Amino acid sequence: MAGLVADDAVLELERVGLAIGGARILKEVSLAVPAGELLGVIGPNGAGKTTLFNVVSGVVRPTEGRVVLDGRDVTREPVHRRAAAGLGRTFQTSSLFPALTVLENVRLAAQADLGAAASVFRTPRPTDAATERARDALADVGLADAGDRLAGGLAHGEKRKVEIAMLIAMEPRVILLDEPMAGVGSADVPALAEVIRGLHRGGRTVLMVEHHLDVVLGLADRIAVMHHGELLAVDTPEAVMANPTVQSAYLGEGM
Ligand SMILES: Nc1ncnc2c1ncn2[C@@H]1O[C@H](COP(=O)(O)OP(=O)(O)OP(=O)(O)O)[C@@H](O)[C@H]1O
Repeated sequence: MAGLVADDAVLELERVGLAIGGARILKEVSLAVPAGELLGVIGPNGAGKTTLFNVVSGVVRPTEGRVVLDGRDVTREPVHRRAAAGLGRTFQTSSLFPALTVLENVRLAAQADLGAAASVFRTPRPTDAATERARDALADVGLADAGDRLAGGLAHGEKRKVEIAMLIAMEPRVILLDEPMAGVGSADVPALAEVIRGLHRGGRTVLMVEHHLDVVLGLADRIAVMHHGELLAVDTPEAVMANPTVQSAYLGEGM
């Protein structure tokens, strides 16, 4: 298992636990993610994968342990502070503004990072820097020509790509992808997997919860296996799939 302290770790979890009522949702999860790694997070339904992402991104505060981002303890920091510190996340449901164009959506993300937060009353004036970042990010996900389309009219797989472009435009240190393939038609899965591979090739650190095992095993450097709130194993895809404890955890539960 990964050690508690790694010199090149951009994200570390140290004995993270979460108890809600009498239930222990996460139990002593320790993990160090080195810069540039793509870590797949798998496990049966209810294993605690989304909760783990919630703890990392600050949506939920753990009852035990520490979350360390770039060497800084962020355990008590709220979501927006962690985002500002370089933590980017997609959710299982779409977070796009459907009535805005693709470029406008991505530009808002760039502007947020560049310090011009949108308000309910006023959309900040687009700057050249934000527009350039948004165009670059759209090119990165293969949607350079889609900038003028309305986000609401996109196919599901395209929406996922735009969400990833929004993350890229915010230049995060660590990216959390929560089931990026959810709801995406099987014909669109390979193209989306390529976009995620591209994120990784660009040197970004990515954690990805994904039920499509073939996809995650094909993309990840290492796989973390969750089961009943515990981290069963963290290893290469081959070693994890050959691990008897992992195999028995999945038996009868489905993947
Ligand atoms: N706020 C909460 N209060 C009580 N129980 C919770 C809460 N949040 C999560 N749980 C429970 O914690 C467990 C882990 O849930 P979580 O959604 O993290 O699992 P998961 O591995 O992401 O599952 P799935 O693959 O189905 O999305 C589940 O049993 C869930 O019911």
